[in-house]
Amino acid sequence: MEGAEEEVQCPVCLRELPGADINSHLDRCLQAGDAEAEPGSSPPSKRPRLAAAPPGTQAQGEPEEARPAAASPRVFSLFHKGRGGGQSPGAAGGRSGAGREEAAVKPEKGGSATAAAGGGASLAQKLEGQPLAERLRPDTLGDYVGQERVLGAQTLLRSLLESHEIPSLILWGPPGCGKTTLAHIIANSSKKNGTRFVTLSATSAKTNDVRDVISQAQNEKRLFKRKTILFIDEIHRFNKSQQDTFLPHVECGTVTLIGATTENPSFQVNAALLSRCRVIVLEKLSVEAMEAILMRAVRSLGVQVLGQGDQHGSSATGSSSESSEFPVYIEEKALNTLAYLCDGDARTGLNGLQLAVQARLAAGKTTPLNTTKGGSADGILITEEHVKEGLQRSHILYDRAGEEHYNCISALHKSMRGSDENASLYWLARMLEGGEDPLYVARRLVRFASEDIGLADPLALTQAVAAYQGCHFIGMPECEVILAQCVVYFARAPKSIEVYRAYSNVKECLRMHTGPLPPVPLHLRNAPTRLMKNLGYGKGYKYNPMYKEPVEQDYLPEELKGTDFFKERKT
Ligand SMILES: Nc1ncnc2c1ncn2[C@@H]1O[C@H](COP(=O)(O)OP(=O)(O)OP(=O)(O)O)[C@@H](O)[C@H]1O
Ligand SMILES: [Zn+2]
Repeated sequence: MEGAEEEVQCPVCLRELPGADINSHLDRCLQAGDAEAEPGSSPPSKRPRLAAAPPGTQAQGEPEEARPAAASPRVFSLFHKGRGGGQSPGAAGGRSGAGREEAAVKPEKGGSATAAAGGGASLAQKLEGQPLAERLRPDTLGDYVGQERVLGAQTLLRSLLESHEIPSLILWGPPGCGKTTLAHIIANSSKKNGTRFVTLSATSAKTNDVRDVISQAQNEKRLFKRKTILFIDEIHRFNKSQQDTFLPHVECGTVTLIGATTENPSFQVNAALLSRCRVIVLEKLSVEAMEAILMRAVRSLGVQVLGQGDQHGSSATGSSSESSEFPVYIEEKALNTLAYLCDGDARTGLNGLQLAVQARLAAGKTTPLNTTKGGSADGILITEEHVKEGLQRSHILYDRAGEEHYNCISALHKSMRGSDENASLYWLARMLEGGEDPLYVARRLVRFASEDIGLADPLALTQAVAAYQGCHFIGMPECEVILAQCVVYFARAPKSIEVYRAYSNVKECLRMHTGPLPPVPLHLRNAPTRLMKNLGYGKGYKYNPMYKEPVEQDYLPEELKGTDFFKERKT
């Protein structure tokens, strides 16, 4: 027997406790829960608060050994939990790891970006700790840039948000377009009526974690009539059976689900689940939207923007970088370039900005700058080049729309053609690591299969199409190995341009033809009507299967008789 003291389960955090302790525990437990609903009023704590912690995790002030696996608190977190900083800016771009779902409301934040940057801190200090992108994550729809199509004035989502009626949602959009941010905003707006907000990352959470969240939500609903919103990042990573775990609970309203995915949900998300959620399609942020986000960041850092062409400060906020030794300037052009290069991914853009500024501060080189009054002053200047360097250093720079994109795909094509499997893999990785769309590469492989391998290995085309579909099904990063396999297959395959060249010859022949094109020989024409027959259509045609011997018959127009497109042309 376990002894006289019976264990009971706390209805809030689901921990098993001795019956005698339950009342005092419950007081603490509820307090922690309330505190979490009102982040400003609670003392800052690095520890996950009770409601944020997985069942079985200790409450504050309880014995250390009550805490199970150290890893589990990373799986769960509430949005209003301090991140605790410490993430290096270099890691900021990473989309893996349990840290990212622990997105937090900035503790020091007073609502606006400028306040978030912290008044007196030096620029270098402002850039330490939490990545800029995280720190500038908007809390309100007012600061949320772009996405007017789904969030504009007359939209359904907007009115639902304003009436605090949050339906289950799937937010679908490319990386860094604001899916997580939108979930934060929803969380903030529904905090007022006591709704709990729990977040899980599909990359690290297990089915059991999901069950725990659900049973806790059931308790909260039953005992305290509190609603729970469950945010699941990268929901496409959950397998179908994990997705099924939610289904009845989304349906009966125990939890409101907000899922985020970069993959087309109609392929990746369980159809039954999908039918219970509204799918919100977020778009890649436009260059203009990116510029607005970057401008806000620059302002919050107290960096001044130098207008195009002229070399003077465009804003009068000369004191904003008071704590740095020298004022920091950024060329307007550098901002434009950054907005363009980050390809609608705000995280990439903000990281790039952060790295560029940090690198310039570290270098400490000043440039004499002309000020508005014609005088000159020393300042640290960030140019377009610095921004590009910043992106490159973090391996982000890969100009998906520009030259790099074409250079790399061309290098890949030529390496495969040259049967250099090493180089082929290198160029593939350059593109994928740079964020290239895997389907773009896959499409090129399909072309290569026919253009360069052709009938030397007709299976190559099958491989390429299969690779394309495989990539389509599973997306990055898992699909990278599919492409790698196909690329190496192609590098090693025998090559033949026979068909490709012959077809080019035919096209060339057509292009060079002057005058009307030769008619289709009568004997090759079909004669479905009597009139056509009378006109001589089909006359003299020899139906091959009727002949034992090879048939002598012309299939080319008279004037092309004897032309062999497969013979190499000298042009
Ligand atoms: N629409 C937006 N308005 C303002 N800032 C934005 C917007 N979208 C993204 N950001 C900024 O970019 C950062 C990253 O965005 P967020 O985490 O919302 O992207 P995501 O779409 O969830 O990307 P991922 O698919 O990579 O998780 C945010 O912290 C925020 O600073
Ligand atoms: Zn409890």
